[in-house]
Amino acid sequence: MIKLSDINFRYKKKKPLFENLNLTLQPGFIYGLLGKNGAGKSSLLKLISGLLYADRGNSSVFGLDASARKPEMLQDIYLIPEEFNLPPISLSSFVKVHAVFYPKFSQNQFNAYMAEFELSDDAKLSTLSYGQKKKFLIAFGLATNARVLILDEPTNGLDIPSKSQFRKIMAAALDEDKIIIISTHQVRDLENLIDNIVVLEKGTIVFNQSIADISERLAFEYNLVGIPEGEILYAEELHGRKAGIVKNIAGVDSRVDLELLFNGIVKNATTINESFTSMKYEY
Ligand SMILES: Nc1ncnc2c1ncn2[C@@H]1O[C@H](COP(=O)(O)OP(=O)(O)OP(=O)(O)O)[C@@H](O)[C@H]1O
Repeated sequence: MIKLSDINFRYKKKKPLFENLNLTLQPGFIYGLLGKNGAGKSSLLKLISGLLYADRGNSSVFGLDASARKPEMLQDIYLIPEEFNLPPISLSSFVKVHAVFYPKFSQNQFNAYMAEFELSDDAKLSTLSYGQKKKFLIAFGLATNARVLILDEPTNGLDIPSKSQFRKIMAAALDEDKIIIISTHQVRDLENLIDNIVVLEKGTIVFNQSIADISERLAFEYNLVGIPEGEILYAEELHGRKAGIVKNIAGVDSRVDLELLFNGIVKNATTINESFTSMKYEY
């Protein structure tokens, strides 16, 4: 479990980013972390992985204090950042140097992921495209078998076939011990992949629900004509029609449209959250 308790954090000479932030993430789930530019997603991921220290509060990963960055914790967490610099060495040398820090690293799994992404490990990292580097890091990160895998904008730079490979690989990699956190603006890339959505807005968690509960409580409509005003929680223009989020009163689970949901939360999280008020959640 990852537990952020009463986190307070500010960058030097800036106003506070997180004030008394609480968040619990459970193993066995893939979390989608969404938020507008500057909402605090990368900073939150760094606090979880011990790359930033909270001014107050505590971040623990499977019971270990993240800020202590002890080997027991570091070997169980792998963060693929949005931006990275890789050394000008071959892929196989990178693996040789870095795999030793991850006792559960599996060369066989790494080879399988590399084959899936059509990468060869005799290439030099410096000769790979950005998308290929990203795929290499995803293959390496998964093969570490770290219990916590954090991916910041993983599908940036991935071509269309690679995005579906990514979804397939991530879904297969999840097991009941793992927590996978994916932060992205490419919400469509997360469809049919994530189990939970956490939305950050200016350093505050404004939404935190499972896809199962969302699909039970909300419905996503692409033509709101005829739907009573009182049932509409959010509306926007889409291809000349009004699309939006409505209360799910049919009692049938709906298909969650992440883009509409995100837009609705950004515009009016309070109204969307009211649909969940009868449920109890620990943020
Ligand atoms: N190293 C830093 N020093 C000072 N301020 C920073 C630093 N890194 C981020 N910030 C500020 O913290 C806030 C949150 O930034 P963060 O990168 O966590 O947001 P984000 O949600 O990941 O954004 P994006 O979607 O644009 O990547 C922003 O206002 C940003 O300017």
